[in-house]
Amino acid sequence: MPNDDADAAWSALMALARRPDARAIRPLFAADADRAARWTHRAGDVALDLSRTSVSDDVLAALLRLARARDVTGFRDRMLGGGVVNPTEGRAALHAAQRGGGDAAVQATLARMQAFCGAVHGGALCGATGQRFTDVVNIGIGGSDLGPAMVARALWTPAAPMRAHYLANVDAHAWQEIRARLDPARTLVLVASKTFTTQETMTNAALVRAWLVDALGEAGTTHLAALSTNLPAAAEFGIPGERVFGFADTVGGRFSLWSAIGLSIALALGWDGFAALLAGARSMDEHFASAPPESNLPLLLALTEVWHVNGLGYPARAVLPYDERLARFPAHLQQLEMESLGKAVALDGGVVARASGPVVFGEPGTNAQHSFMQLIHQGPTPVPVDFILVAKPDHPFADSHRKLLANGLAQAEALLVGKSAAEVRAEMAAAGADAERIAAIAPHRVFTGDRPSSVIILPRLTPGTLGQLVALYEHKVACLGALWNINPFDQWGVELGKVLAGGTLAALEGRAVAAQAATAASVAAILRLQAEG
Ligand SMILES: O=P(O)(O)OC[C@H]1O[C@H](O)[C@H](O)[C@@H](O)[C@@H]1O
Repeated sequence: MPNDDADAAWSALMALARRPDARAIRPLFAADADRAARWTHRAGDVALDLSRTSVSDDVLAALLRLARARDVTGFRDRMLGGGVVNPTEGRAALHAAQRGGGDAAVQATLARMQAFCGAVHGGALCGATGQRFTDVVNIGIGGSDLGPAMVARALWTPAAPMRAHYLANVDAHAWQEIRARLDPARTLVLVASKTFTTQETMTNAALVRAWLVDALGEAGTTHLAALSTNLPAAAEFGIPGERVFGFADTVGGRFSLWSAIGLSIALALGWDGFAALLAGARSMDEHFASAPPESNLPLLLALTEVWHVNGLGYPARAVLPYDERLARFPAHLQQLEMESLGKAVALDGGVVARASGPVVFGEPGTNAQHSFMQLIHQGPTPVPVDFILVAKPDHPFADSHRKLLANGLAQAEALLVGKSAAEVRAEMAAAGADAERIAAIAPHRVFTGDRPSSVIILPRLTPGTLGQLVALYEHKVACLGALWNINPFDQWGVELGKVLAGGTLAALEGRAVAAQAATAASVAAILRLQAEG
């Protein structure tokens, strides 16, 4: 459907982006002593500082005009109200409802999950030999792995009730590595799959079930539970109804950690931790639903991305948590953002008129500084960065933590202020370099500056603050879907490879010849190497 207002808003935005100073950030600080404060927005425990971007007052006004023209708040209200916002699959997107609002089915599932955790932790539910469960293995991939694995990695401490292990890859090296740490008699196994048909997960589930039965006999199968929307398939796999935790197909995989898919989190951290995670996310939902656009954190994060991707043509973004516990947070966002927004077809079936979801990648700081940050500082195309800092650590080593935070803030500052050729030359001269060396080396040591970053500061990493952080990014993704007129809740792009894998498997088993020439050649090369023994 033509949207003249949106076209006009896009034109106005792109006109601002064509101004020669559109990328400049330093002059915005020079012109406004209050910029850092004025561009820092808060919701609950999250402080989002957008001052180190070239979003100025007039750019923000143009972005907010676009948000109005694209009716982002209408989309938000339809999503939170249970409307069909995923039209290609004819579904609502009800992940926020899983966080324990008023929905009776959600409350019933949460109550069952809580009772199960209580029984496992209290020893009422034990393994086949009567021993208590000390370890839980979550078998799942994509959204049935990344969210729970990220949260458990972030919040687990040695005082937690159980250890959690995440088996995703069909590469059985992964299972071998995890298996070495486990005693089958004390291991609970969750088969986590929305569809209960995913090849990798079902293959791993069969391996792990065989391991349980080998060690414990048929009684070993009582260690299995299932998290799925496909109750018949879970039953067919041999998991009785009382150990199947369902959820609705209106919860997308990458948004599913809040549903039964989060059971490994609750088992590993304890129910109170999981409940606090949900409550944190709920508080971000409330902010998203009610804060005005100009102070609405998810919307502001989305609009900043539009400026970077569409206005300035930056095709990637890095996520750098300066907190080792958030090591898997970039991986979670990779799926959340790229599976949601990596689309070139608009909702009306036409071609998306402009760039959409950027490449998202990241690593914890400071490690990232010693690997890919070179490109972000001096590569030809700026890469906006999200820095995530946590003010107070949960360890007693204050000096280490100060160094960690100092590095994070220094990276953001280096990207912003840069270092001019004149500065480099003066510095080299002061250090005694001769004119010839200065001329040769100085260009290599220049930093352009004016490279954007967003800085998010949390007071502490807790279930509550992590819940807020994850929900912030989820709602940012929803806003971008509305702004770009794409469906952020489907993922048709993962299908073709899955289907073709059936044919390549037949070729590798020697049952067929691959039709595509390069695939056939690769299969032949692998079969030759395997035959050499
Ligand atoms: O939970 P499952 O049905 O096993 O799906 C696991 C994952 O695989 C799919 O291919 C999708 O790309 C993901 O969105 C999903 O999370």
